[in-house]
Amino acid sequence: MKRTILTYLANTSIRRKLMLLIMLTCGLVLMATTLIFVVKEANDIISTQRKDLASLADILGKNVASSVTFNDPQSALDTMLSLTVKTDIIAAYVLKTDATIFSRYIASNVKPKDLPFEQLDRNSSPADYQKILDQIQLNSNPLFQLSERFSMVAPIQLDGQTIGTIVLFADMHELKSRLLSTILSAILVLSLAAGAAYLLSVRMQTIISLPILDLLNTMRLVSETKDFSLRADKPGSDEIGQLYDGFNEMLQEIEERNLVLRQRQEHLQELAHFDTLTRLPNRVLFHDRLQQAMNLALRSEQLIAVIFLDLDRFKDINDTLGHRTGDLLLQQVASRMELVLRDCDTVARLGGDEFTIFAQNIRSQHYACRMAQKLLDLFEIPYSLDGQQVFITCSIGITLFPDDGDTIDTLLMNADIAMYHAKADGKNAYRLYNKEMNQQASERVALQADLRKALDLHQLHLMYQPKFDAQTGGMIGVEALIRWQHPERGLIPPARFIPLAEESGAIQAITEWVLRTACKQAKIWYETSSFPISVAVNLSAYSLKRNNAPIMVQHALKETGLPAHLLELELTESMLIENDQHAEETLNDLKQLGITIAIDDFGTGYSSLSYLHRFPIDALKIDRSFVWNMNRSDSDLAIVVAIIAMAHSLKLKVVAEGVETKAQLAALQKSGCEIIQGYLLGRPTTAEDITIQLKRMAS
Ligand SMILES: Nc1nc2c(ncn2[C@@H]2O[C@H](COP(=O)(O)O[C@H]3[C@@H](O)[C@H](n4cnc5c(=O)[nH]c(N)nc54)O[C@@H]3COP(=O)(O)O)[C@@H](O)[C@H]2O)c(=O)[nH]1
Repeated sequence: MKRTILTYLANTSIRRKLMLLIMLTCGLVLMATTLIFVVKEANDIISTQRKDLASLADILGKNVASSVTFNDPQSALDTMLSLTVKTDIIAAYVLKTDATIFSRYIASNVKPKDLPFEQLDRNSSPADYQKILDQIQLNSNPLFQLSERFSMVAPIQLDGQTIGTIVLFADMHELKSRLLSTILSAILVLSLAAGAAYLLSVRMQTIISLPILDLLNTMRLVSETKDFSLRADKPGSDEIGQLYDGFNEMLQEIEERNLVLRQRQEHLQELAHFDTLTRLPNRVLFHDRLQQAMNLALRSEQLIAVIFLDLDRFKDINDTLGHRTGDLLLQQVASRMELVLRDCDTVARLGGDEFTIFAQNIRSQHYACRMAQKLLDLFEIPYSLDGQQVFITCSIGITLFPDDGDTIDTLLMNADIAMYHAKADGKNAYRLYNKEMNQQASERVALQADLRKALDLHQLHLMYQPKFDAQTGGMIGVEALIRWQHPERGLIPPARFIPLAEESGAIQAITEWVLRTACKQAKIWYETSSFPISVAVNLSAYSLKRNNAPIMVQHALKETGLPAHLLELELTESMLIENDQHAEETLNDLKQLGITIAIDDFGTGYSSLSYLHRFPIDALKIDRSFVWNMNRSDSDLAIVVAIIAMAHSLKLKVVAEGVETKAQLAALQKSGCEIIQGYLLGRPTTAEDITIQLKRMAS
């Protein structure tokens, strides 16, 4: 029961609770007040009746005293007959001192048998009368006054002597009806007061419940709308007001936390979709946007151009000018690209120096090419990086959706392949993707995979092409030339696989192997032949850039024991120009080891010859294109003569490569060229064959 009440109270509304509280309090107070009032009123009525009866008994006692003295019952009755006017008196008895009846008065409307003395008969003794009198006296105690009759017993005295007793019986009906009307009035007042209390409680409870309900409504609104900027209007500064303050402070805190969370989410969103360096969309966002554009283009039958842009020689900038400058360059490239692209185009940075662009609603291939040209033009103006003017170019590949592919991966791969072709064709160019490129690309990927295993599988070997003294005709050295004997594809020339090795990084291991093998072979010739010949090894641009060429050479010399002056390194002009400062340091380090350095393919690359006296160079190898044409073109002859003269003035030796005819040999000899290399005097051959030639020279 108690639990049910407690559960009801816990679950009932605060309005009802407050009303119950007020009603209960008011009800208890009213009931207690009414009860006190009724009890007091009843007591007043009874005590008034008692007093009245006591004084009536006293008067009657005095009036009948003489009648008792003179033993005149009739006179006593006459006196008592005056009671007929008092309707509430139903009987009066004058008793003698032994309690027997001296005289009696019984109202006409009363049955005598209902009165206690009348139940005695003639044979009753005075003791019986005394017993009834005692009983009446006992019942006249106020506690028993609410019975049918009310009685009063008083002594009859004369000169201080008790000569008898007077007993009065009064009817209680009138008294009871007075009491009843008092109780009814009290109940009426109680009901009215309860009604008033109810009405009052309905209004009073709102003082507490309304602000709480308002707060509850605001809470619900906040919870439904998730609008934490809402505030509850504080009704006052009592405890409920403080509750409002607490609630509003909590909302304020949630709002501030939400703001921080939103900012963090936006930041994360930004990180997830934008490149932090350039602020361009990243791969994820690019994919997303391109997919949407592809869906739209399919419905509207439009073309999309997907462009892959890669900076040429960006790694050199990073290596020589530092990563900070590289980052600056990427930022500036990104800004320039955004300037030339339309709002509906997207440019993204995939990472490193690779950018992708897609342009929607392309009318034709021609339009995509114009766009690529615009991008190439962006690189004509030098970039100003930390006060330095830097020239850089880029290579671009273009592919079209849906003509060339229908998935993002295919399109990006195609654009990458086309870009690779632009690079392979000399860089600073754009190429449109075609299906043949794909085949070449897959072949390239397959070759690269095979190349990684070629060394371990002993598929690589060296050939040696002899170099001859132009005047004596004696062999003075050899150039080590790598060959790849592919198990399925046959002999693969270095011109085909060296660029792949450079691209994949495999060139590092290959160069180490070539150096070691060539030095080892040269050491054998050095020890076995009476003619000391040098060995020339081609150094790739990659090895020069990696700055580990001096260490590699030092290891090879140490490992094989070849005297350093018998090792020559051949480098191309472009390798030196592109790396300038860095190349100068590396060449100086190499030179310190005691080796010689030759510039390969001289005359094809750069017009500036200033680098010649800055670098520690020993020889120039005139490019075979000049040698081939020197007997047919005066200008080529003039170039060859000029190169030889310049080299001599710089105290450099001159090697002529690609000498195929006697006429070329004669012209070179006449021009003062010291060393001859070419098919005329010796093709690339095996080490054994060189050994035989050396032996032949000795005999
Ligand atoms: N980084 C490395 N590069 C290397 C290595 N081995 C070779 N190479 C480079 O590959 C390019 C092609 O070389 P290859 O196919 O070996 O051709 C060489 C000669 O066979 C060819 N040659 C020599 N004489 C003649 C001639 O009279 N006619 C003619 N048509 N060709 C001739 O020239 C190539 C050597 O040229 P060069 O190096 O400029 O002296 C080539 O660029 C090699 O450098 C290697 O191990 N590492």
